[in-house]
Formats: sequence, structure tokens, C-alpha cells
Amino acid sequence: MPEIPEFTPVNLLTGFLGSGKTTLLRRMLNDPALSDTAVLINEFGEAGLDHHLVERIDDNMVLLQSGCICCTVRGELVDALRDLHSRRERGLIPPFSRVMIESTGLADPFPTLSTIKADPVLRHHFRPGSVIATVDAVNGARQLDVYVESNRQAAIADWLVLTKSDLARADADDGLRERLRRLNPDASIIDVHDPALSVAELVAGSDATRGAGLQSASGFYCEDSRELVTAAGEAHSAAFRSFVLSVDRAIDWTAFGIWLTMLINRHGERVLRVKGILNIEGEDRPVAIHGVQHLVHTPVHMGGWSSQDRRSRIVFIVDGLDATLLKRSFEAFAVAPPDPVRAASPLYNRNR
Ligand SMILES: Nc1nc2c(ncn2[C@@H]2O[C@H](COP(=O)(O)OP(=O)(O)OP(=O)(O)O)[C@@H](O)[C@H]2O)c(=O)[nH]1
Repeated sequence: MPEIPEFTPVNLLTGFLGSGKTTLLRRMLNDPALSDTAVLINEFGEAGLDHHLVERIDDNMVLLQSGCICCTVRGELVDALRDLHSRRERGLIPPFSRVMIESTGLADPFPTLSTIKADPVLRHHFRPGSVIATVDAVNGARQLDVYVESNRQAAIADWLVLTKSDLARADADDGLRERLRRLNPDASIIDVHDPALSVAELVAGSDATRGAGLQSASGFYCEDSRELVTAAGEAHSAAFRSFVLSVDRAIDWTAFGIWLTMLINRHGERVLRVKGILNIEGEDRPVAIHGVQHLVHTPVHMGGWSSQDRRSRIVFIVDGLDATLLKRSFEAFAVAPPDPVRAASPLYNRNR
């Protein structure tokens, strides 16, 4: 039975879209040292997938959806934390001694942490814990150039965890580290593949560095989307949109692959994130797909379906792309048509 601290630390796992937050969270939750962790997952989009991708769904896991934790769903965050505390007090859920929040890839960490300190109930039971920010070694430099959210996340972190160094050019890592060091000299920088990385240390953090992070970030503000100012101070109109494509029928893998490749080749810069759980023809298990701008990760077979709902769902977060056109092209090219149509279609007979 874990010891319940007087003030339960609330750790924040932040980092830009697709930078590896859920992957790191899964690793943390698999570590016995962190088994007594309640988890709040916040996603920017119409349909959250991360709680499926973590492949752990229980009473100590809460999904905060349909908005960004630092602005539109801040009230939901307060309610969720109060509810977790109340259910723990009444013995309705397994006791937990820390909370981990995985924020959206667009969230400003500062309002989330200040919410915990400002709320009249929460501040008696919880305290801000360490902030862990994942930074993608492939896309991170460009994201820092263009998206102010990425700078805010890195500036407030106690730990900057470099991800995807295995996919990046060897020299990309040095430049990125240097840049992160200038942005946040107090943070510890570690590569996610470094054998010395201890997830228990990540959550321990230090009050001293956290205080510095909070102050340096206090001038930042959050907009859920739309008009933003870049780190360089230039006006930047970022039309972030999130939408989900959902399909009842099984998807033809070849047709889908061609469609996705064409989309990324043409519009990769503007596809900030694509992630999906797909029901592929001839496969019993769901397949998870991930893309971040021009980088498409190797698809992964998941353990199994978590419910009877076997629809494919693909979440997009785009910057200035027309969702209607994208949906139309998806339906035209990527969705497996019913059998009689398929038989007559050269596209769907390819590679068979
Ligand atoms: N090769 C490699 N792939 C990684 C690494 N970290 C994450 N990925 C992959 O990157 C993709 C996105 O990872 P996620 O963990 O879902 O990223 P995220 O930050 O949670 O994404 P959002 O919640 O959408 O912002 C997945 O395909 C991961 O398997 C890494 O260090 N190396």
C-alpha cells in the first residue's frame, strides 16, 4: 500500500505534437517504481486516442477531452483532480501517491501548474511536481522556430527529454541541445535512449529548478489556437485545426498507404500530427499509425481491441489545411469500398 503524501505531487508531461509523450508515459507506467500513479490524459481533438495507445485503462486514468488543458478544459482539470482525491479518500480507487498529466502537444504548461496552486481545494491536497518536456530530435528545431508553444514547453521544464535521436542526423542532436540549454539553462537534458535515464528521477524533480521554470514562463499566455506570435516575436497566424476521420469498414492497407504518402509528400509541413488506430482488412488486431510532419513512423500492431468498437479512427492536427478537402480525398482514395466496387477497381487490386 503506497504512502499517501500530504500534498500529492502533480507531474506534467509536456512536449510538442508527436514528440513522444505517450511513448514515455507508457514506459513510466510500466516501471514498478511508478505503479502508484494516477494519470490524466488531455488531447487536443474531437476524439482522444492516447488512452488506447497507452494500453492501460482503469479507474486511476482520466481522459480530459475536447479542448486544451491550459485554457478550455481547465475547469475539467480541477474537477478531475478533485474527483480523484475524493474517490481515493473514500477508498473507491486504488490509492495513488502521484498524478501524471499528459498534456496536449499545444498546451502551455504554466496555466496548468498555476491552476493547482490557485484552486482553493486542490492546493490543500496537491502540489506541482516536476515538468518533463519531450523534444523531438528530428522536428524539434523547426518546431522551436515556428511554434511558440514549443518554446513555452521547453522553457518551463525541469527535464528536457530528447526523443528520436535514433532517427535524427548525428549532428542535429548537438545543435538542439545547445539551443535548449540557452532557452532553459536550469533544466537537465537527457536522451530518452540513454541507459542512465531513470523514470523515477524524472518524476522526483527539484523544487529549486521548478520555481525557476515557473518564473521564466510566467509571461506566457495560452490561446487554444489561431493567432499566435512566434518565439522570434513575429506575428504568425497558425490555423490549427483538429478533426477525426472515422470509418466503419476495414481499411485496405495498400490504398491507405498510397494516400498517406501522397498527403505527406504534398502537405507534410502542415500535417502537424496524424495518429490513428486502424482496422486493417485481414488483421485481427488494430494497427497504430503515427506521423509528425514529414516523418511517418513504422506502424505497430497493438495488443488487441479494447472494446467492441472496431472502427478505424484517425486524428489529424493540421496547420492551415482544409479539413473538408482532406476528408473527401480520404473517402475517395483510402477507404476500402464494398467488394463489388473493389473487384472492378484497378487501384484496389494493385499489389495483390
Ligand atoms: N524511432 C523513435 N520513435 C519514437 C521515439 N519516441 C516516440 N517515437 C514514435 O513517435 C510517434 C509519436 O509518439 P507519441 O508518444 O504518440 O507522441 P506524443 O507526443 O504522445 O503525440 P501527441 O500526443 O499526439 O502530441 C510514435 O510512432 C512513437 O513510436 C523515439 O525515441 N524513437
